[in-house]
Amino acid sequence: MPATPSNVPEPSRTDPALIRNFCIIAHIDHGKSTLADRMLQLTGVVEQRQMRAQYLDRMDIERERGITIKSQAVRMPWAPTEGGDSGTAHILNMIDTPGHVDFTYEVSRSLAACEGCVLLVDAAQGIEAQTLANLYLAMENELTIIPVLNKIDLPAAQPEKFAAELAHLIGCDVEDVLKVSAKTGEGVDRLLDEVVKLVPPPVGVKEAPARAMIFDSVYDAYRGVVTYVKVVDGKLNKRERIKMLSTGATHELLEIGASSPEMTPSDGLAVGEVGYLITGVKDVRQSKVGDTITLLHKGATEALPGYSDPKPMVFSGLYPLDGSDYPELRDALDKLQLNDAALVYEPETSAALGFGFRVGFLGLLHLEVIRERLEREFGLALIATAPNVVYRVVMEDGEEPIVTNPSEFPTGKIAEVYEPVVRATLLAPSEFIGAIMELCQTRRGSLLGMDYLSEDRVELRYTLPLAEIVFDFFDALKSKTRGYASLDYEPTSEQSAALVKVDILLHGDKVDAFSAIVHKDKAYAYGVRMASKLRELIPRQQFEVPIQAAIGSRVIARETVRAIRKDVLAKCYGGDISRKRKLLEKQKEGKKRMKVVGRVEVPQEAFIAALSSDDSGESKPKK
Ligand SMILES: Nc1nc2c(ncn2[C@@H]2O[C@H](COP(=O)(O)OP(=O)(O)OP(=O)(O)O)[C@@H](O)[C@H]2O)c(=O)[nH]1
Repeated sequence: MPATPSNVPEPSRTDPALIRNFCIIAHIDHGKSTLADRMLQLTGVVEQRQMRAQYLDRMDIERERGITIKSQAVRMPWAPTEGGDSGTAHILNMIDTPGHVDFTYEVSRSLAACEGCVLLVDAAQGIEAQTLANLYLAMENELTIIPVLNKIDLPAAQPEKFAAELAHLIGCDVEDVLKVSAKTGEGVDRLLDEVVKLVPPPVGVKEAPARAMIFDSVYDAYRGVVTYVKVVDGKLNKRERIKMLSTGATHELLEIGASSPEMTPSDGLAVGEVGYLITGVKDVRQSKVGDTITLLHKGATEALPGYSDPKPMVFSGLYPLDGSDYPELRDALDKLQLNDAALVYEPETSAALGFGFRVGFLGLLHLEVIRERLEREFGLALIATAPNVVYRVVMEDGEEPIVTNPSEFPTGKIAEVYEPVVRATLLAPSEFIGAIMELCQTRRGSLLGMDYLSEDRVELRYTLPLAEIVFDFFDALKSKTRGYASLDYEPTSEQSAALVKVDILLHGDKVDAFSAIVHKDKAYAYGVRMASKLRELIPRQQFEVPIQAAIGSRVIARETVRAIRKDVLAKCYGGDISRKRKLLEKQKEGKKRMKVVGRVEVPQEAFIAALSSDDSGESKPKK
C-alpha cells in the first residue's frame, strides 16, 4: 500500500536518510510529464478525480503544446512494497525539468538539486539527441541514473532493441533497464521502489550554516515570487532573515514549505529537503536560479557551485503593428520579465517600423513563447524583425562594439567580426548520414566526430555557427531525414568569420528593418532573394522605385517596381466636386496603413511578409 499524505512525517523533522530527490529527464515527447502524472496518482498526492493531463505543466502554452517550460518540484510519499525498505514511508521529491535546449541552464540547476534521475526513453523511438544531452548533464552532476523505457504499450515499441541500446550507452546490464507505460501505469510502482532503492539520500551538514540552492523561481500574481530551493546544509526556518549570496540582498522568509503538489506551508526546511519559499519579492531577478541562499545571521560565506546569469543568444526587434500600442507593449514586457530572468529588452526606434523594443532571448523557442504570450495574453499585434545572434566586432582602432541589431553594424574600418558557435549533436538512422553532412556543410559546419550507437543509428557531432542553426536548420534537418533526426546544441565559444552587413534600399533610402548580417559567400543570394521578394510586395507608385541590396556602397542586387500613375479622378467624368472629394478622402484613408520610407509608400503587410520566414531562410522555429 502506498503511504498517504497524512502519514508522512512533518517536513522539517524528516530524517535525510528517508529523502530521495530525483528528476525525470528525457527527449521531448518521450513522456516525462505523463510519467510525472502517474507518479502523482500512484503516491496518492493527487486524487483520481482531480487528475488532469500534465498536472504539473501549469502554463496555458505548456499545456497546449504539450511541452514543459518551467520546472516544478513535488513532494510525494512512498513506501516501497519490496526489499529492505519495504513498508517504510519515504519522501520522494520529484523535480520536473524543461526539455528544450533553450532551457538547458534550468535543466542543469534542477539536476544539481537531485541525487538521482530517471532517464526516460520512448520504446518506439529509442535514444534521441536530448536523451544524450540530458544524460551528459546528469553524469556531470554525478547523479545515479535509472534507465527506463516508456510507452511499452505501443504496438510499435521495440523494448528489447532499445533496452540493449540504452544499456550499452550508460554501461549497465540490459536487465537493469526498467520498462513502463506512463499511459497505463504499468511498471510505475516498481519504478518508484527502484528510486527508493537506488537513489542515494541527500548528504549535507546538519550543523553547518544554512545553504540552499535556488533551482527555480516563479512569479505568482498574488504571492509574488515563489522560489524553489534545495537545502544543502543546515536549516531554513520561517520568519528568519535570509541573504542571497550573489547580490547580498536580504529578505524575510514569510512562508516556507513543500508542494505536494499544492503549496503546503511548514515551519522550515532541513538539510536535504526540497521545497519553496516566499519572501514577498516581486521580480524573479531578485531570486535567481542558481543562486545560494543563506541566513543573514551566522550565514555561510561560500556559495554553492554553479551560478551563472542567463545570457540572451538571439535578438529580435518587436514593434506594435499599431504605433499607439507602444505603452501596452512596454507594460506587457515588464510583466513578463517579472517571471523570466532571461528576458532582456531595451527601447529602439526604427525608421521603417517606428517605436519598439530590441528583445533578447535564450533561443528561438523562448522567442516564440514570448511572442505568443504577448499576442495572446496581452492582445498585442506585433511585427518582429528577423532574429539575429550577437556579434562582437573588433575595429582597427581597437574599439569592440557588441552588435545586437544588424542596422547598428559599424561602418568604420573593421579588423575582425566574431560570431557565436555551438557544439551540435545530431542523431539519426545511418542512411541519412550523407544528407546530414551535406546540410551541415552548407551551414558552415565542421565535423567533430561520429559514432555508431547501434548498427543503424549514428551520432554526429558538429561545430556550427549559431546564426546558421537558429533559424530554419531544424526544419531543414527534419525534412532531409523524413523527421527521423534529432538535434541538440550548446553554445561553446565564438569564431572569427567573414561577415558582412547587407542593406536593402528603396529608392535610395536604407530600410533599417531589413538589414542583415550574413556570411560574405551568402550575401549575394540573400540580396537577390530579398530584392525579388520586395518587388512582389511593394505596389507600384507614381514613380519608378529601384530596390537595391548593397554591401556598404556596393550594390549586389537590383530590382525595379515600375511607375504607374493612378489617377483616381479619371473615373469622374463630370464636374461633381463632392464626388471628387470623396474619392480623394478614400485614397487618403488607404495611405494611413502605409509606412513611408523616404518617398516610397510600403504597405504594412509588405513588412510583415518580407520579415516573416517562408523562403527567406529564417523560417519559424519549431520545438
Ligand atoms: N501510448 C503511450 N503514450 C504515451 C505514454 N507516455 C506518454 N505518452 C504520450 O506521449 C506524448 C508526449 O508525452 P508528454 O508526457 O507530454 O512528454 P514530455 O516528455 O513531458 O514532453 P515535454 O514536456 O514536451 O518534454 C503524449 O501524447 C502522451 O500522451 C505511454 O506510456 N504510452
